[in-house]
Formats: sequence, C-alpha cells, structure tokens
Amino acid sequence: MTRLILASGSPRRSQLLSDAGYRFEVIPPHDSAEADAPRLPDPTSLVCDLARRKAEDVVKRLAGEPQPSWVLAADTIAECGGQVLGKPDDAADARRILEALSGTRHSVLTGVCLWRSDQPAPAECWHAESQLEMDRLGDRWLEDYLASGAWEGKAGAFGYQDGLVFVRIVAGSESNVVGLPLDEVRAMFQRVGWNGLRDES
Ligand SMILES: Cc1cn([C@H]2C[C@H](O)[C@@H](COP(=O)(O)OP(=O)(O)OP(=O)(O)O)O2)c(=O)[nH]c1=O
Repeated sequence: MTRLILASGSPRRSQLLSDAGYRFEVIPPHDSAEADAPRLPDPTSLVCDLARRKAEDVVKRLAGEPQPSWVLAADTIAECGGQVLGKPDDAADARRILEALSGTRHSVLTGVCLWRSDQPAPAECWHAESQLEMDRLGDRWLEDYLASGAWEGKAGAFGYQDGLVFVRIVAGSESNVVGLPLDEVRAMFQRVGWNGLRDES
C-alpha cells in the first residue's frame, strides 16, 4: 500500500483525516513553501497555488525515498466582498478580520493538492467552497473573543469547530470550512485508486 503523507501542520486537518478513518503520516511543509508565493488576487487561484506549493515542498523532500508516497496538502482562506482573509498575524489583525466579516455573508475556500512523490506534477489540484453568514459582532463580545486567543492559527480569525453561535454555514460542508473537504478528498482518492483506510487489510 502506497503510504499517504499529510503535508500539513494543522491539527484540525490531521483530526479530520484521522476521524475519516485514513492511515497517514504527517510531514508539515516548510514555511518557505508559502513565503515567496504571489498574493494572487483570485481566491480560488490563491488557495490552489498555496496547496500546490505546500505539496511540492514535501514531494521534493521525499525525492530519495525507495517507495513513492501520496502527498496531500491544503490551504484555507475566508473571502468577503473580494477581500482575502487568512490567518491573523496578531490580535489587532484578528480584530480587523472579524470586523470585516461581522454581519456579512462570506465564503471559506479550501484548495487541495494530491501529488505522488515520484511524479513531476500533481495528480489532482482543486478547491471547494462553503458559504457562511456571521451575525453582527458586539464590541463586548469581540473584546472577550480577542482576549481568548481562540482566533489564533485560523483563517478568518474564527474556528467553526469551536461551536460558535455567531456564524452559520448556509452552503457547502463543515469539513471544508475547518480545512479539509472530506467528501471531495474521498472522491479524489478513488479517482487515483488509493484506499488507505485503517480497517482495510
Ligand atoms: C475557517 C476556519 C479555518 N480553520 C483553520 C484550518 C487551517 O488550519 C487554518 C488555515 O490556515 P492554512 O494556512 O490553510 O493552514 P495551516 O497554516 O493551519 O497549516 P498548513 O499550512 O501546515 O496545512 O485555519 C479552522 O480551524 N476553523 C475554521 O473555521
């Protein structure tokens, strides 16, 4: 069985893939994988490009391995009114992002890339999108949320998995919002003929 490498340092992505029953190893991409990426204006192109760069970083590190591996990478952003909102740099940036999302309908997009480490190019590179709506955030609530630090490491400065009552999904999947669209990932594995479920022989 060809092994699967999750090229991600995101605990949420590891949890989603593990809860879906897949056997995999984790090799986080280097930060440099994204460092020189162009800030593409189109959100779809941006998340696909970043997912590809993350996968490519790990594929290159596997070059000397005797057996090929499947490498899976992803990138998630929020998008509101054409503005791309990624992970906040600090509390002030988290405030800026949440104030932009407050009281709006917005999207969360995840780009996914699957690359076999002995191949010169990815087997799959695509994106999934979910639509969400967020209540208008009160100042007091916003101060408390910013002080909690729950925004750290999360695109859009919120974690849908945290059971937040102020944001709802109106279209698309929850797993896509949290960082890995599982239905599409499952279909992708079938297309490339990989079935690395833990309970398979
Ligand atoms: C919108 C949203 C994002 N997120 C997280 C998923 C991702 O971890 C993160 C988006 O940042 P990413 O840059 O996509 O991923 P990452 O830096 O966390 O990890 P890596 O690049 O190594 O794969 O935001 C949530 O946990 N909940 C949410 O509701």
